[in-house]
Amino acid sequence: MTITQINQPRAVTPHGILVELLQSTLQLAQSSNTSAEVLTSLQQIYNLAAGLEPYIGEYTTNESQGLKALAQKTSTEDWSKRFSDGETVRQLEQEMLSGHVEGQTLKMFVYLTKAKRVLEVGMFTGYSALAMAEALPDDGKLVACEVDAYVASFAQACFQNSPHGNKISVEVAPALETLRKLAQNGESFDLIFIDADKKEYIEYFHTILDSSLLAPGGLICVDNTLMQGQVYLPNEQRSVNGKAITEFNQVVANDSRVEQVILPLRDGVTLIRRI
Ligand SMILES: C[S@@+](CC[C@H](N)C(=O)[O-])C[C@H]1O[C@@H](n2cnc3c(N)ncnc32)[C@H](O)[C@@H]1O
Repeated sequence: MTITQINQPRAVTPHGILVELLQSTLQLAQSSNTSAEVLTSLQQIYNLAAGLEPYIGEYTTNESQGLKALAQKTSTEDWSKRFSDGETVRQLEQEMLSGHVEGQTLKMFVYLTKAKRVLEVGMFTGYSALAMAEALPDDGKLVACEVDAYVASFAQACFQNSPHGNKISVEVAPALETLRKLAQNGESFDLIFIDADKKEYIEYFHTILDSSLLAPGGLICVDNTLMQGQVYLPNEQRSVNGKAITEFNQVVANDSRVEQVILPLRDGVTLIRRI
């Protein structure tokens, strides 16, 4: 019998990190001289926080077989080895995959907006691309930008096992190059999902808004806009990506062409529409 090794992803969302911190605080309190009252209170706080994500997952429509297989294949890949062997251009990790609840949310947005053309900026192994493609009509199209050729073929192999995979075309190049090419060709999209290099988010946003890439009435969804909580934590606690996202959120908030809302979904998803 073959045993498939599934590595547990580490916490990469504000909520996931909060649950881990609460767990270690509770353990610390249990092993020290803490009053029963404080212990009971900490246990209640932990239960409330730790139950949220599993509950949402359980009561959200199950992912398709194609998505499940793709997520499993992603979690069993040795991404560190792929990088040290020079097969990927940068260190990728399974935590990059958006997953069940975010995938189902994006799928819902595609249905709600009746999108026929979707653009994804940053595809990785293709989870969000395939989730959105599943909601597209038969003549719908999703263009996915991905800079890494290894991960692009990994995703394309997974798409072949899905009846919706043929709606996806992959552009292997730096996303800004692809965005400029698509804009020059006069292409436009009903929904654009941004999830590539955090340091380039502002440029993606400006390239999209300064061109016709976003169709009239179109929706932009942007991932990781809470960046593990770093955007509201003190500046000293921000990584390079944390600083980039803090600046991005400010740029969007100051742009009078759009209105937006940050949803506390996974690592934060901002919805933006042109006014
Ligand atoms: C967070 S992952 C995308 C996850 C995917 N959207 C999902 O939900 O499963 C980011 C991806 O963007 C790609 N990427 C990073 N910089 C890029 C760039 N400048 N142009 C295109 N892709 C880029 C990375 O190689 C990586 O695969």
